[in-house]
Amino acid sequence: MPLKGTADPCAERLPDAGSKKKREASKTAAYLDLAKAKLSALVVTTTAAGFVAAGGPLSEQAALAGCCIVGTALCSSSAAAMNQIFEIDRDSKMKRTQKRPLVVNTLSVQEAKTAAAVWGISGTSILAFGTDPVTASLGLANIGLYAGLYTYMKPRSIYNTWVGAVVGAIPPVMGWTAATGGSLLDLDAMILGTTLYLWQMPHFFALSYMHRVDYKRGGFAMLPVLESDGERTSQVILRYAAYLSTVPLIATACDVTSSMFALEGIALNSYALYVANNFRQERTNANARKVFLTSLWYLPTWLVLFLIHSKVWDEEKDRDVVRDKLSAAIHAVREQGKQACIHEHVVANNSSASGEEACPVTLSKNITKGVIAGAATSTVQTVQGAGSKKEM
Ligand SMILES: CC(C)=CCC/C(C)=C/CC/C(C)=C/COP(=O)(O)OP(=O)(O)O
Repeated sequence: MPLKGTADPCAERLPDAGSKKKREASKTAAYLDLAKAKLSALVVTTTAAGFVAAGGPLSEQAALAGCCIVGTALCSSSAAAMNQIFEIDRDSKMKRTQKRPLVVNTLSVQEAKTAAAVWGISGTSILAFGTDPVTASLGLANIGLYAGLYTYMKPRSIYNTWVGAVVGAIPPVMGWTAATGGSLLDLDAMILGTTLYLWQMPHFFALSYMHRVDYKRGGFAMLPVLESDGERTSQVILRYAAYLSTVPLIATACDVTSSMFALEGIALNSYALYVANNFRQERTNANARKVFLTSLWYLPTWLVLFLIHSKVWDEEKDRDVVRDKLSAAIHAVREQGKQACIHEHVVANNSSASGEEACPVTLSKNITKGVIAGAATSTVQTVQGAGSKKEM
């Protein structure tokens, strides 16, 4: 034991628990940055929306939903890590990105490569074994599209944003395919994917306009960097906001959603068009910022409205009503059977005892068969009715 007032010679060599914790926390934060955690969270939200849109409440298909969400999150993280490995130099020149873990060395390139490989392999495996081959292939292809083609194009062609928009459009489709066992060419999935594709144009062009000086420093070929006055940027933003405004109308016309979605879509898109038009008239950072901020709440609002008014969900509601009626009917018949049994027991034994113990709640075989057959018929009729309503 060291004497009072003298320093412990071993103290310096012993790891200080506080600083060890801090190091671990900053390493965790570095891995989250490597995975572009906020972007990946947005990606996963759109995937979950695709899953729920297919009529699968997350809680009722927990294992499938879990595999879809975790698998997509890992694939997205892997793609983000690869993108940062390729862009260390450019990221170091931009204010927006100069604190990224590979720039400030909180992670080594080797650590980033290992994380990208582990996340990519585990993500695609979870999708392959936990969902279906279509969803897994989309996940794998999207890693290639983002880390490969999009990242390659960023410093070389303004069309990188159009390719990046495809990357962002795929995750909601993955949610849909996972929930439907790999059904890719459904109208609902196409509407979700198209919306995500179109939405990214005002979102990313407004962002790259606000950061155009930064993007120029990094050497990225973004449209606002290659023109001095934002003329084309504002045109593209307005054009895509206009395309986007047609989607709720198309969804309603195709009977994918109820007409309320068209009405609410008109209100939502009128505001989006208004801010896009303001930026078109007056190309200032403040107006670009309004377009960007609008895009941030536009997407979750759109997704919630789409889910609320989706016809798939109407069918689900129909099925829920049938299920509730069914259990009420079964309960009533059980009670009737039980009461009849008690009555017989009391009469047969000529007693005033309740007869409760002699009459379990189980039904006679014939009554049970009758109820189940009736229930099955009415469920089939309801489902068929919902199907033909959709085909109309
Ligand atoms: C399943 C799977 C693989 C999903 C991937 C989804 C994904 C990563 C979408 C991102 C879309 C996109 C173009 C973002 C901008 O990245 P950026 O590189 O321009 O951003 P930065 O400037 O911040 O680096």
